[in-house]
Amino acid sequence: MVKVTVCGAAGGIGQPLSLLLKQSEHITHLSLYDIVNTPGVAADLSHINTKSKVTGHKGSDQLEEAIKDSTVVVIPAGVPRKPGMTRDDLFKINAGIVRDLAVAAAKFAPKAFMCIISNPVNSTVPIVAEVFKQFNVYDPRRIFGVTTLDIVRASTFVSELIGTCPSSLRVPVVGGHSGVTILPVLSQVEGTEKLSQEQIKQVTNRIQFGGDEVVKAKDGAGSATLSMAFAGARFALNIIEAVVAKKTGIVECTYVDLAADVAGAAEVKELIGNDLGFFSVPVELGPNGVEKILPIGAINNYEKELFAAAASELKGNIVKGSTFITESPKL
Ligand SMILES: NC(=O)c1ccc[n+]([C@@H]2O[C@H](COP(=O)([O-])OP(=O)(O)OC[C@H]3O[C@@H](n4cnc5c(N)ncnc54)[C@H](O)[C@@H]3O)[C@@H](O)[C@H]2O)c1
Ligand SMILES: O=C(O)C[C@H](O)C(=O)O
Repeated sequence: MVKVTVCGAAGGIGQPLSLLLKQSEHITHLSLYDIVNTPGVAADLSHINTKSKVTGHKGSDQLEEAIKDSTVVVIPAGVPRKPGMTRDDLFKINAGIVRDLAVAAAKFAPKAFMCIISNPVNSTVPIVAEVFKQFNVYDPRRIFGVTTLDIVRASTFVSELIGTCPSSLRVPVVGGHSGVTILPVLSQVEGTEKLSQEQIKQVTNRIQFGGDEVVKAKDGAGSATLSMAFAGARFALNIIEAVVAKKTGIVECTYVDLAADVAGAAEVKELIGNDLGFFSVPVELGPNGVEKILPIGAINNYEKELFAAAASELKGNIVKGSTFITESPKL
């Protein structure tokens, strides 16, 4: 059985993400959880003639059956930004939502691969990690912050400038998932040597603040949903390819706990320092999730400045997420 549960399945991301997951022939059960509207979304998707059974679960009374024994749990639940807000402004509402979903996963699907989309990702992933630690089921190789949209955007924006095919251009984007914590490593991308330093700065800024571009354009109606569904499905399906289909050599940049006792973590810590517990890094996926953390590789002086500018915000975000659990009464 390959059960994938989407938490927040009736939302702007949740619905198109579930549609994309419904197309996978590896998934046998697509479980849709939300506090509203999942019966309708599930009925609709269930008419699509692909392999997976679709079930809808609404409200916290149905969370256990929704999440129980999931192979993969994808979490795009919570509120999105409006113009003028930072992702951190969402913490007040989303931290508690993500905590409660993590508690259910820790109890009823402790081996699930957890893909966290809800913002602020820099803090929500440490929340999930601390919840799993409290339930003694923590495996840092199985908990991922989904930063794939940053990579998708970087491929698009850089391709526009250097005239390459966006779907095959790979741009490493490391760090976190908010503004200056998003660190594109453009010096490693062939073709960017044609760009002036001014162009590099502009496209770096566009990648870092791509989310704001969408929030502004949607003018109060939310943030990126369709591009996020595309990115989230790519990430979740890559996990499934690695775990279920045992495909090797799949690499994605994703926000993980560098405490993961896997090859490569120490090398990354040498570059970024020891006090950043979580960082998005290129990860080779395998049957247990994080198989290997790949080196970030050489970065130039401009990128070193970006890394330095990211550190304090990212560290603050991580501590805020972790202490939300560790400094509250035991779950
Ligand atoms: N990681 C990324 O790159 C990225 C990209 C875009 C958006 N996001 C984030 O994803 C989240 C969702 O965005 P959206 O546009 O889909 O929002 P949305 O409001 O359209 O949908 C969110 C859904 O979550 C549901 N929900 C609320 N509380 C819940 C709970 N306790 N349990 C289960 N479901 C619950 C809502 O009912 C709603 O259906 C936001 O936090 C947004 O900032 C992250
Ligand atoms: O910008 C947002 O708030 C949503 C998301 O994190 C994004 O990058 O589009």
